[in-house]
Amino acid sequence: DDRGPKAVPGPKPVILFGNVLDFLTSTSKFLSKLVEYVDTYGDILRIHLGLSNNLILITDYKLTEYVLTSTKILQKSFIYDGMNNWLGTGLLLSSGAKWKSRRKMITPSFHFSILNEFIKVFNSVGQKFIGKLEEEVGKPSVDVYPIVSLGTLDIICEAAMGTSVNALDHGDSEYVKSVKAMCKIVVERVFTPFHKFLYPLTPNYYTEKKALKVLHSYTDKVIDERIRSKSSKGISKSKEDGAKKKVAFLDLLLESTTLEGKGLTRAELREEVDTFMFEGHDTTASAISFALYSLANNPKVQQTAFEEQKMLSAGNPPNGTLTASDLHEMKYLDLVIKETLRLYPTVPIIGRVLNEDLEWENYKLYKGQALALFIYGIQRKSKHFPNPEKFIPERFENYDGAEPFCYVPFSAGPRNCIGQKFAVMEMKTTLSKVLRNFELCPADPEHVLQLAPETTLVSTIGVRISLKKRQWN
Ligand code: HEM
Repeated sequence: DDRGPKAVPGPKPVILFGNVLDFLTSTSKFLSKLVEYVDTYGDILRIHLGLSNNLILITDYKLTEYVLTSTKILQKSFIYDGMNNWLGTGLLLSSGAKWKSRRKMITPSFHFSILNEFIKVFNSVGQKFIGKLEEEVGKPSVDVYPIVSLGTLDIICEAAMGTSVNALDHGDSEYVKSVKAMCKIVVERVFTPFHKFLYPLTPNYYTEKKALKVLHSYTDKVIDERIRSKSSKGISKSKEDGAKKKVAFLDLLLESTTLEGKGLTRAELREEVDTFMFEGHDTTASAISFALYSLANNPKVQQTAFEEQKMLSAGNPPNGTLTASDLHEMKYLDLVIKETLRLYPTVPIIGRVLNEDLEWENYKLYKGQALALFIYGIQRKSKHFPNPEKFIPERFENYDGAEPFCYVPFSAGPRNCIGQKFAVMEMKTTLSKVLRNFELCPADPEHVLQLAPETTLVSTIGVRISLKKRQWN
């Protein structure tokens, strides 16, 4: 229904189905299909999804900048619908006045003065994680993703929620499995025709119901545990600690629930905990796993990263506690992380809804139009990143950021990632410890990633490497 002066180009829709027939395959074919669309139809294209939905897929620099910097195009689109029953209208999905007031309320709980406290947790869980990897030394092929996920779950629970769940100790987590199940369903629902009407008749509907039970009872337990330990230890004496002391995430929410009149209800509390538990562990699990894979398969990069660790650890044993200033000194590791998030953006696509009609070049787009910023495509353009498929951390060495919107792994603008600093410090601590303890090698047999946008970026066949113990001296 392009009423504009020029129709937005795109693959020809089939009656009733639109373009979803292209996506009735494994999710591991989705990214290459979308890249093929971009190569064929350009940086602004339209995809039809079933009867009623369509979205504009964007890899255009200027339009990406326009959308991300807008203070008005802040509402999320239908591509997030599959998450509604799980995350409610927590910070990721909310909009309007609710989003604004929550964002303001939660921002201080990720202030850098608190991040220093978090580093203690990154260290202690990181050390446990090293212990788990030690059990895998010498095996020809190890999928690191499940182990990393347990570690990042332990970190978010202990750092932001003040509760230990000891997922690494248990070696398995129903919660993590249910997160992965939900993330896959969310994407499959986007690319299914008639997804609103027929969904209750599909197997996914029942899988979702089961997953939601696990997810919500888990977060309920985390909240109850914190309330119990606060009341028994009297932790909530923030005034005695000095009015300026910043309070970590869950405590901040709990304290606000006691403020008369503007407190959060239990349901509102849980939707934020659900949101941060998910966003806070699944994203970093993906990023750390792909970083390990990239280091294992790029020995020169790994050697340079290791030399830096060796230099910085002079006089310290490989498992010494890392401080904020140690992390700050890890300049090369920082480049490795940047390059990992360029090639493997944890959040490969983000969505918005146009809040008003927009004339863009020769196109006219209407209020309510769903937009999808294709971050994976944006960050693999050879125009901005020569040899885009290659893992070259040095490319960020003299990166001047003159065109900041060609690299947006944490999004940008008012709805950017609130956990960015937390994520980078967590990644640095973990990767530093791994580099000091192990030499990472490619898996045998050779492992080629099967990337799939299952809400976050995953590899459908795991992220496999092998590990050797590092010899010091
Ligand atoms: C490598 C790790 C991470 C990456 C690449 C990442 C990326 C992103 C991106 C691209 C967005 C925008 C999503 C959208 O517009 O739909 C976002 C939002 C968000 N992220 Fe992250 N994230 C990471 C880690 C974290 C962590 C550790 C936390 C929490 C501790 C977190 C919490 C959030 C929240 C709550 C939002 C929604 C913010 C809002 O809408 O106001 N993220 N993240």
